[in-house]
Amino acid sequence: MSITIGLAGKPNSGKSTFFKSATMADVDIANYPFTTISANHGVTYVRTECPCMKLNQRCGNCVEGIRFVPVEVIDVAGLVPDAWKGRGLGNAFLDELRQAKAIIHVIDASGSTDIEGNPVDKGGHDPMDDIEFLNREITMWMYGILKRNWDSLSRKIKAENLKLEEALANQLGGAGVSDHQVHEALVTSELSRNHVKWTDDNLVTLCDNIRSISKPVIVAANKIDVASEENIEKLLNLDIMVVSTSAAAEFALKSASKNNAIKYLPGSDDFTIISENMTKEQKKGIEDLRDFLKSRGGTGVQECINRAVFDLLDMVIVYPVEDENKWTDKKGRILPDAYLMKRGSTPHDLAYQVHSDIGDHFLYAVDGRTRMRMGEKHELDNGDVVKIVSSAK
Ligand SMILES: Nc1nc2c(ncn2[C@@H]2O[C@H](COP(=O)(O)OP(=O)(O)OP(=O)(O)O)[C@@H](O)[C@H]2O)c(=O)[nH]1
Repeated sequence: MSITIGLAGKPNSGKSTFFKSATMADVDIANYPFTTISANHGVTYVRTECPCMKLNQRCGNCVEGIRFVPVEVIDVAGLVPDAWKGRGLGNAFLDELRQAKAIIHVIDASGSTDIEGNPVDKGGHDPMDDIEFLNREITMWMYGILKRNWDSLSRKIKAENLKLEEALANQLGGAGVSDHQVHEALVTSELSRNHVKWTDDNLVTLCDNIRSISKPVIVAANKIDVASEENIEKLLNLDIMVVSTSAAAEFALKSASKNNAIKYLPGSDDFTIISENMTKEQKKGIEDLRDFLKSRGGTGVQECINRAVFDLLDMVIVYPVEDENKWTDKKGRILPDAYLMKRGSTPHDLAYQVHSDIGDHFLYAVDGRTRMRMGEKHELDNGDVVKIVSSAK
């Protein structure tokens, strides 16, 4: 699977409900045999329009023209204040974030739980306080890793004339940070490259920038079904990426869909009832959900996953094919594969994603829509259908 998204949140924010609803197996939307890999690792999907809508037949890999492309998601348990100092699950929590390319931070927008997740009177806690707290935990975790061996690392960089970016990224290896990200953070921090002179505050600032570059966060302002409009508005107006969600509503809809009571596609603002023998109560519950969906335009869970991938990580979905006219592979399957690629990737990068041999022997690519050759520097766009020509055997 190409990317991993971490789900973080204080206890009682609804993180597990979000995880369960996002990774609930739905045989109708994808051919993946399992969606829950282990208790806290699962597969969820990005929703997009399938390019087969431009053909006069459906590809068989989408649901009525809506394509679901898998991404991995990890439910990272144990976010508590001072996790970075080893409180609660401590580093186990943070180590799991290592693989995450982006984080969905689930917060309780209703303000009915305090910073540790203990229930308080509804609205008694300001959810804005939760947002900063995750950032600080991650920053301080990175700082802890650097600070632990700072004196010897600092001496070594000087004595062996090591490249600063490389040495810091290596030290932060456990946090899943690249040289390039450290470089960007050094530039943003405006620190002198004379690291021997850095103060602790300088190190914290650097780690804060490394965090925001390497672990971008989208906030899921959860429990909007019970949150005050004032809270929701305040959160949505923040200068960061926020999506309002009801993980509980998504879970209820997915459950009803799994039980064949309704047909619901994640990310939709409506569903169809297919079961004929629902009780009066069930019908009422289902209609309440419909009203909720209509008023909010959806539960927000799918939107949150989509925005994490498309906006936060700036990715596009592209479709390699063997036949640029029919958009099929060797076996005649239409648009069999969908790849998530970073925006700015070229056809040659896609060739490497498909197979290293194809990448090594890449000759050129053809645009499946225009049937024209794509230039070497062509930036792949969302929805591109690409025929790769290579001399690989
Ligand atoms: N009203 C409402 N309740 C929700 C929503 N999402 C979750 N809940 C409820 O909030 C409580 C906590 O949800 P969990 O998913 O267990 O929360 P968590 O953050 O995983 O908590 P821990 O497992 O303790 O880490 C449960 O009672 C859920 O049913 C929501 O969107 N709306």
